[in-house]
Amino acid sequence: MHGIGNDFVVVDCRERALGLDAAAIARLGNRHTGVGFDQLLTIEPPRDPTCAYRYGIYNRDGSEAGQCGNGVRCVAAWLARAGALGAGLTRLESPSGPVAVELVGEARVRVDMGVPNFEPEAIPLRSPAADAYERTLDGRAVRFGAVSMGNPHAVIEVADVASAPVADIGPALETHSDFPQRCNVGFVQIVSARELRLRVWERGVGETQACGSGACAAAVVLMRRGLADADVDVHLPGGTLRISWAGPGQPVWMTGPAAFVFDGDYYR
Ligand SMILES: N[C@@H](CCC[C@H](N)C(=O)O)C(=O)O
Repeated sequence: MHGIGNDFVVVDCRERALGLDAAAIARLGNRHTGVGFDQLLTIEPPRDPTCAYRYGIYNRDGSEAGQCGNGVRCVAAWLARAGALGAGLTRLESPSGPVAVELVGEARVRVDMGVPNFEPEAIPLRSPAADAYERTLDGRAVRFGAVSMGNPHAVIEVADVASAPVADIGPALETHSDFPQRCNVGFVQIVSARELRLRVWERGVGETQACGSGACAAAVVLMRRGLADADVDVHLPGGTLRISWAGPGQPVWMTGPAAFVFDGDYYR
């Protein structure tokens, strides 16, 4: 499946656990000798009894993630196709806590992505709390905002996203020692208060066509600084997401598509 080009292998683990370790997941994620994906998603029975299902998220390098915005829309669409999603909002359990999903069209999903957390310990980021942080990378001073959307994000404002140094600054900030669990790095251009352009260097993957939690992170970092309206369209290389946030203490809402590509069997 994919969500605006962020692609997934989705495994039905409702009755049987995945049973693959990190190395086996990374082999499956290899685009030449495996199947290939940005993330592998598992659909499992919930541990939290208030949720209908749980989903697991594994990056292409085999590492686990706490949230995946494009992935949760695909999970919702997959459950709907399996006849396992009711009407209205359904609570799903992500590794970082509950979210709520709702089908709003044939192939569109609206998601309550939870309340963004700007506290450095929650991200986690080794630093006193600030609206903007600065670190020197490759001899360059880089300013960024940081937030947890259930997974760690750094957000760098740029004048032109097309020429942003995604492949240089992305991995350097992802692996900076002040992010003890690494981080996803977004490069965001403000087109207007209602429109943003974004490219994301994802932890454990590299640059992807789109990152849903990254779109939420970029939007709330700019909204908090008064640089974006409460509803924005975030344009990523693979497509556009609508992100809405009413402000501190409120959840972030994300709306966007989810697409099926093929069903298959994998021979280990
Ligand atoms: N593509 C995702 C984010 C997946 C996890 C991320 N790489 C991490 O390690 O936190 C999205 O759409 O949010």
